[in-house]
Amino acid sequence: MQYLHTMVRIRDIDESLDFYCGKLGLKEVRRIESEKGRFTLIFLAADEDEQRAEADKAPMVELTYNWDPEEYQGGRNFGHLAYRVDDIYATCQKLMDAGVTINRPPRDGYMAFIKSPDGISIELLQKGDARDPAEPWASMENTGSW
Ligand SMILES: C[C@@H](O)C(=O)SC[C@H](NC(=O)CC[C@H](N)C(=O)O)C(=O)NCC(=O)O
Ligand code: NI
Repeated sequence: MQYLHTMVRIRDIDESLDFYCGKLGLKEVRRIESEKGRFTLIFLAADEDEQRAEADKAPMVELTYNWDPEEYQGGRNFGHLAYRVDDIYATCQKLMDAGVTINRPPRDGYMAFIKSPDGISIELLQKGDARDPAEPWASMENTGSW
């Protein structure tokens, strides 16, 4: 068995692509429009996974946009999407400069959390060992749960 993707439903394509691609740096690998089903599917891969994802050999996020507006409630059982980054501080700084709230700052030099425009939680983990504590991260308020 092979893990293929995680699907999340989105409210707005432009808003979501600005966040996932423009800010988080994911790459659009495939898009499926269904006139019959009245929905659009957009498959996104992390930049390091892009080539393998094109051959369905790397996990992706599948954004589902229903053309007819729906309210997406609940979903507390869904946790988060997780990505490994080369430099947690540089990544969070770039996201913060682009207007993304760092809900859980990388005070430990290792883990940070942000949220998508639809409130999907995204975990960012430092590749390898934790970075040394550094400002402003060490003293930033943590609006996340831990
Ligand atoms: C392409 C493959 O990866 C899919 O996931 S298609 C699955 C299919 N998706 C839809 O019908 C999208 C529109 C639908 N209104 C929805 O919001 O899901 C499907 O069976 N979806 C049901 C589900 O629970 O995922
Ligand atoms: Ni799917």
